[in-house]
Amino acid sequence: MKPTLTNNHPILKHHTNDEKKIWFEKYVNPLLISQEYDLIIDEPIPGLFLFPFFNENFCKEIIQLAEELNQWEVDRHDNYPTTDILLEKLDLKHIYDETIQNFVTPMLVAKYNLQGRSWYQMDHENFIIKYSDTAQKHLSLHHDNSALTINLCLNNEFEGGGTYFPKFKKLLRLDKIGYAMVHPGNITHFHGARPIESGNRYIIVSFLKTQ
Ligand SMILES: O=C(O)CCC(=O)C(=O)O
Ligand SMILES: [Fe+2]
Repeated sequence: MKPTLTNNHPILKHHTNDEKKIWFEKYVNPLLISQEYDLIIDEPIPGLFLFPFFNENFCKEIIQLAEELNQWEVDRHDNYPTTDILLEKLDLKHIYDETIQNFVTPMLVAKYNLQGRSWYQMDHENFIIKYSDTAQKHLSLHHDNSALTINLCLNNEFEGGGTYFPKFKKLLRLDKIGYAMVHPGNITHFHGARPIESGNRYIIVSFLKTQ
């Protein structure tokens, strides 16, 4: 689905194979592309991996794009709905899926010792979430409808916020733009989003689902 956007965003140039290659080199962390995971990954709580995923340009451009479209939805999920836009609406689903498949899935297979082919054929539900002190400020504690969840930090111009994992008594307040954390979705890593106190907080969440 093509959005009706006024600007010619460079982030939307990803349709031919040559454009895709340039897009990956332009926005994705080169050490993720070269599979040098063990140099860049931290594990701040057991089973949760933190890694630099995209650069700041990607994060800035996708926030601009989402705000330009400005079609935030508030009721996509029956339980624990977020204020969000699906990446298909921004014409970014395909390239984001490929980025995860090419560069993140191999890391997940290695770090979690995942077995079998199904991990390479996951569906991804990718959406950009906005929290603000004038609209949705928090997300109550929950499990995700996913095997694994990736949560990418897009900005840091806000106070409060962060993802809280009560079992580990840990607030992960990602404020490094372009860093992502990945955690198991629906059994071990119960979590919620602490309220925003000021500003807007933008993240991209991907629910990775095995078929
Ligand atoms: O805002 C966050 O850090 C968490 C978001 C989340 O848990 C979700 O979208 O399922
Ligand atoms: Fe969640």
